[in-house]
Amino acid sequence: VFTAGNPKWKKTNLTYRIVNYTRKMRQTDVDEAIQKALNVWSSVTPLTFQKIEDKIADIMISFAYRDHRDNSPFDGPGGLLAHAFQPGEGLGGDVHMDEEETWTKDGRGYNLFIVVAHELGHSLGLSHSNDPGALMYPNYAYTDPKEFLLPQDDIDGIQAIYG
Ligand SMILES: O=C1CC=C(NS(=O)(=O)c2ccc(-c3ccccc3)cc2)CC1=O
Ligand SMILES: [Ca+2]
Ligand SMILES: [Zn+2]
Ligand SMILES: [Zn+2]
Repeated sequence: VFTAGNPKWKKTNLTYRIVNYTRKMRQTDVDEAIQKALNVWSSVTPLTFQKIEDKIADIMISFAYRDHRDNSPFDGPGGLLAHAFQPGEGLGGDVHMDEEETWTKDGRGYNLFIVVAHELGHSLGLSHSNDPGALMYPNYAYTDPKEFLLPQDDIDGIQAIYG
């Protein structure tokens, strides 16, 4: 879904679009979770994110079902949760969530804010961290969004790219 190499966005004013919504959450809760996840990264870099409602945004965020034509089909409940593409044209930067997961704004199922924040790390050019406390660690771990603070490992990682 995303390969090595150190791609980065050549501009700091990025656009994003929430292409569709999951039936599992209220739309305002989805908007809020995504806005909060974007703020995690914009608060420690010169990056800005402008929400657009139609046409093509740099970061297209969508909920997808099974085979959704990017050679990385989802697999139903459990297993794969989401994936993101490294910075670039077209699919580059895009974030896909598996529609069949239990997406929530709390600790049940998978917390949308945390997963989107992790995937956006990939959309911005970060790969996985081996620091178990990092947001970019490969395994999902729930943190109350109200208490979430971006770990230093992730701050170092993103500032190494967008300083
Ligand atoms: O590129 C990929 C594609 C699929 C992956 N596996 S996953 O979909 O089960 C997944 C696992 C954990 C996370 C995650 C890690 C830390 C915080 C939040 C989510 C996100 C996706 C992990 C991944 O990074
Ligand atoms: Ca799945
Ligand atoms: Zn996909
Ligand atoms: Zn990941």
